Amino acid sequence: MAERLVPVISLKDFDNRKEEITAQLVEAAETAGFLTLVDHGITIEEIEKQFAISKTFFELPAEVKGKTPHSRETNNGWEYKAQLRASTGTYDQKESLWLRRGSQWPSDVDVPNFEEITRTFMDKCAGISNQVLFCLAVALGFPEDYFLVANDVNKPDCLTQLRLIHYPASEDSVGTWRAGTHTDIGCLTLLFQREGEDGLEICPGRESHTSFAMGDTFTPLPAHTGPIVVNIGDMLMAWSDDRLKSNFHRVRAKDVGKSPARYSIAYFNQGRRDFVLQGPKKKYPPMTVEEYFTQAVQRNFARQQLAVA
Ligand SMILES: O=C(O)CCC(=O)C(=O)O
Ligand SMILES: [Fe+2]
Repeated sequence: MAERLVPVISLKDFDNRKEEITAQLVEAAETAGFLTLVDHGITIEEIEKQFAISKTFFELPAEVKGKTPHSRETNNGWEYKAQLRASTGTYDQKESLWLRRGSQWPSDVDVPNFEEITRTFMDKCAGISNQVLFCLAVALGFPEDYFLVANDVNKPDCLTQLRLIHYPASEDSVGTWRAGTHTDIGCLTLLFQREGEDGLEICPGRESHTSFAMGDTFTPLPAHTGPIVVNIGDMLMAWSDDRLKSNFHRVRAKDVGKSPARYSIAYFNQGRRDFVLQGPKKKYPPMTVEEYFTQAVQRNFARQQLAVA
């Protein structure tokens, strides 16, 4: 079922297969808004290495993890069960570490080689993101490098982040969510999962990036080490005049019985703060990425009020 909904797309021999890959990516982006990438160039060993370093970090005592505390202003740093969801009115049952290239990083004293390994991993994620973004720009009628410039991680105003996530083992989780239903508000997300740590569910069928109506058919997407789950975020939905779909998803634990811990890693391409965003058909007025985020957060905040009312 999930395999039919979320196509597996190979990036093998990218330079010679760009047109074929573009057609596959666009088909998936216009429907499920989710796809799975294989032959992307990051090895299982490299992915496991990044998960291992993530686990080492999360196993540290809270006071050590708290040396890089989450800041509301920058959205970087470590948070513990602090994310309140508009959709559920409850806090996600997880902890996470948000990192930006220029942000404060855990020290090598606390987690040996954390920074070196993680920066290498982020660079690989940027390379894969650029391949996907190249194809989507061409398909939308933008210049080939349009989204690459808009998401250039070498520019100081780039908002792209890596998020290491840990959902602790739990029991009888009815009434709580590991990650409540949401869409990603950035541009394009790469998600890494580990074999056997299921829980991700997706719900296609959204018509506009400003709507909050979610359908009721969620499809589980089994976790595998290796393939990368890629999804469109609200920013890219807006940037494509709602042609590419940013769809709802969530992470659940078992209502009854034990759920093992789950680790995931998300790489969020979030654009450059000062880049001006507008779709080719100009469905929405032009705005900078910063203005877009301000509006998106305000919309979510209004929903938050509704959710807890
Ligand atoms: O952990 C996951 O699989 C999903 C994470 C997610 O959707 C997010 O952080 O936006
Ligand atoms: Fe998400």
